[in-house]
Amino acid sequence: MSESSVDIALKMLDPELPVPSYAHEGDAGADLCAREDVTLEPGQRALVPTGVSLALPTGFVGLIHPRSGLATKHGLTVVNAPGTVDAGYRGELKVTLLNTDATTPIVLKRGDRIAQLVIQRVERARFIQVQELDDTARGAGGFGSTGGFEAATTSH
Ligand SMILES: O=c1ccn([C@H]2C[C@H](O)[C@@H](COP(=O)(O)OP(=O)(O)OP(=O)(O)O)O2)c(=O)[nH]1
Ligand SMILES: [Mg+2]
Repeated sequence: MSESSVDIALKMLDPELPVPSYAHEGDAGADLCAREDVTLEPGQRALVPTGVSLALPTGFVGLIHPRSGLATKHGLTVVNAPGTVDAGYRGELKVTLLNTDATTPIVLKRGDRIAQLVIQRVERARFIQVQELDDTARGAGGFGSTGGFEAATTSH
């Protein structure tokens, strides 16, 4: 199966770090590495530089997602997941990591793969202000209007 791809200019601020790349054909995320060592105490967050800057074409966005293995094994997540990289941004990509573990520090070394970058096409909206919106089956129902877990039900 052939994949569609787009050329995106990328600048490495630290030439010794690996260029983001996809581990397998079909992968959506290219791993980003830490440019510096960082230790996150339990509950601590830190803004971690990746050494990568991009020139995304207009109509694209970069989304910085957590890596599932690090999340599951160590409780490492991205606070603002997915981080939004605007097409016009030319600065260094940085990742706001959070150690959600209650007891164990997370020790990251320069070059460790800390997050993954997903490139997507995006639409820009023209927001048309109106007085009334059209009716739908959902209407204003949300925030659990269709039900939830049994365990989440409070019994009185
Ligand atoms: O995880 C992230 C999120 C954002 N950015 C960069 C790229 C993005 O284009 C810029 C601004 O991000 P965002 O709009 O989310 O932050 P803001 O707090 O709204 O800042 P600004 O006022 O500069 O838009 O910061 C990152 O490097 N990593
Ligand atoms: Mg913003």
